[in-house]
Amino acid sequence: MLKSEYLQHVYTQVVTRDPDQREFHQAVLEVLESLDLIVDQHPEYEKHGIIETFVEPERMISFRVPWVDDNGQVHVNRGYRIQFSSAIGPYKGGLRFHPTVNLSILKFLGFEQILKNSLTGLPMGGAKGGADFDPKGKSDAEVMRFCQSFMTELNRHIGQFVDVPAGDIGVGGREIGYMFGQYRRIRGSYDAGVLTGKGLSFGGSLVRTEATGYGLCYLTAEMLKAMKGESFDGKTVVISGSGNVAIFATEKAAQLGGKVVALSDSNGYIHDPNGVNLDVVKDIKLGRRGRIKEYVDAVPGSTYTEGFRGIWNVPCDVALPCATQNEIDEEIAKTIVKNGAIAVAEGANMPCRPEAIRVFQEAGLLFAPAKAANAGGVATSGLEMSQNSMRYAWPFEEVDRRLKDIMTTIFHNAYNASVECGVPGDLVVGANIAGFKKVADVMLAQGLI
Ligand SMILES: NC(=O)C1=CN([C@@H]2O[C@H](COP(=O)(O)OP(=O)(O)OC[C@H]3O[C@@H](n4cnc5c(N)ncnc54)[C@H](O)[C@@H]3O)[C@@H](O)[C@H]2O)C=CC1
Ligand SMILES: O=C(O)CCC(=O)C(=O)O
Repeated sequence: MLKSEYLQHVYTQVVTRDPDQREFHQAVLEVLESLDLIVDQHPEYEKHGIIETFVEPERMISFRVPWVDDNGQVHVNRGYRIQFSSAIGPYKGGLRFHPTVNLSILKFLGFEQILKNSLTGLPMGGAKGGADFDPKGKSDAEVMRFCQSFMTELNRHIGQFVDVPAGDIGVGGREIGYMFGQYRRIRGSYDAGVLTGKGLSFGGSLVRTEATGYGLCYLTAEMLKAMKGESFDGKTVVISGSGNVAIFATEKAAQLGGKVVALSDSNGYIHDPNGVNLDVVKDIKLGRRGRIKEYVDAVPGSTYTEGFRGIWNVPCDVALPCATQNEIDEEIAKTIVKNGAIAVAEGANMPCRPEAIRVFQEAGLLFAPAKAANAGGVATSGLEMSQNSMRYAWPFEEVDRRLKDIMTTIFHNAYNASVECGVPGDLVVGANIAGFKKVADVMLAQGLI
């Protein structure tokens, strides 16, 4: 129950309108609980209907995506783009191709994206999209035909000043390349800034591939230093997932002196007490698109266990969930605390359930929420857009330095906002308030609608 009647009314309306959208309710409630601490000092939010406007997407697009498999069989998937907010810039956010994709998941992701993008300090609104298509087990030609069909519809809704999609689960460099090619063919113009995460030879930015994982570690390192006088050096790290975010978080955590001992995929997890060999993981996941269990064939002394949640039984100092939403529940959180962790930072979007976050905070662990901790990906997408506008490409070190500065600033802005709200160190509240205030002020400045 929220203290503010106004916020409770907004939340009730959200639930009543779409009773089945549980992930969306969860994301909205977390933000409203933070706003509950400040809404009394801002009567203008209620007077101008800012919060009920903020929780309703500006536009939701849904379309069919027909495609033909290698045997000539026709399949029809459903595609979406949720254009949630364009208050501070063009809609911006990833595309997810996964069989679980539905409106609830995409609305929660699009909603979080507004606040995350605001935290980066760059002029980007919030969006998310995707399809209930499963790229797993499909040939390159099938993925290409799917991406072309998806873009045949999506192209009319996007553009460098309108909406700029990028990757997410199931959408990486290969898929962005196929979609960019189709956009260019249909539109007949080389609008490089229409997608981010592109190949380096057609407008992509150095560091975008690494950015979410690297940024997660930069923010975690700053949090460890500022709040505990600690660093990654000598720490044992467990990272769930083994996709884009997990792989490059592993790389950066190791560069900063940490030892990553476990990784997972949706089937199970590997444990390597000597520290995972990332070349082997990259070969399996990025080279062959294989399963994480293949790791044990290449690395003696490592083990594989079925069931992806079991990874959290492996003791660690720093936990970085980088797979998918709602992976860590209350019981798992208690195990992580019992095993002696000092910090948890979310690389995936909303990987921890609210009860789990409460367990971490009550036990005094440092906790960095996704909208701050994984903002490095979209921040670097913003830097890709800047380079596309300039028709220029910065060197790796330049983009990496800007990414590190952005992540450090996000940590301090969230921390300072938590202090101002009277809950010092609660980065959930800090990130929500710091992200929200900027968007709300712009909505007021630009007038309603
Ligand atoms: N790619 C990016 O730049 C960004 C991604 N994220 C988030 O990071 C998370 C991971 O995304 P990526 O690494 O890009 O995707 P990916 O497609 O490269 O990898 C996804 C990983 O999660 C695992 N996974 C998927 N569903 C799972 C399930 N139900 N149970 C256990 N594991 C599962 C997969 O096996 C794979 O290892 C997602 O929550 C995504 O929204 C957040 C910010 C930016
Ligand atoms: O780079 C982007 O635009 C999107 C990144 C993303 O999907 C996310 O931050 O969850």
